[in-house]
Amino acid sequence: MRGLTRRFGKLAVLEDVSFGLPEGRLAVVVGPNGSGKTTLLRCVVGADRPDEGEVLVRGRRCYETDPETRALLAAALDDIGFFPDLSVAEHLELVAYAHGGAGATVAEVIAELGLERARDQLPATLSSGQRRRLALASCFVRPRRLLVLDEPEQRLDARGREWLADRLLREKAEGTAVLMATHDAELAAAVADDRIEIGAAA
Ligand SMILES: Nc1ncnc2c1ncn2[C@@H]1O[C@H](COP(=O)(O)OP(=O)(O)OP(=O)(O)O)[C@@H](O)[C@H]1O
Repeated sequence: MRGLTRRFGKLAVLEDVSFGLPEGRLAVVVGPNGSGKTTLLRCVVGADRPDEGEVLVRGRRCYETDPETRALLAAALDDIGFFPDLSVAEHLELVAYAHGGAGATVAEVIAELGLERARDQLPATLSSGQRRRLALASCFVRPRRLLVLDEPEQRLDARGREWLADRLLREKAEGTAVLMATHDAELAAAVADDRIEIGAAA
């Protein structure tokens, strides 16, 4: 990202943020509530447009609707956007199929995320922790070179957080670049190579 600036009215949330993230490295985005972490990630995945500056992934501008961007980038920014009429397993099958199925198999990811008992449930019937697990699972059933996560530790239990740290280390080892906002200092210390610190408290 080069010179990224995002304002909402008079509020300058991001001001001239520049950063490079090589493959196989993990950068954490840290800062107080309201400092602009989610805004930064939304600009990176192309869900929001910066007022100034640009985000390039492998030299290409990043747009959410661009097929090349979508092929490279897996993101879990929130737990909405599930298909309401598809079960957990059906949702993951569809995501895997839509991206060419080069990620781990759906059965493996369901087992890894501890979603076996929820596999036939609809999203509306899941607990908040299970919804978070489904959002993360959706990233791992598809190919990815860049993984963007917004506070992935949220609502995970202690074992889930242990799993997450281990999974992120494996992502790096496989050469995936990871950009992750987090409030969890322990997780950041365990997995981060770089830190992007932004903003003062709103
Ligand atoms: N669409 C919008 N319109 C107006 N203001 C917005 C919009 N989106 C975000 N903001 C403001 O931008 C600031 C940064 O919000 P953002 O969600 O990026 O913070 P954050 O660092 O992710 O916070 P948290 O740690 O609470 O998740 C906040 O003051 C927020 O109110």
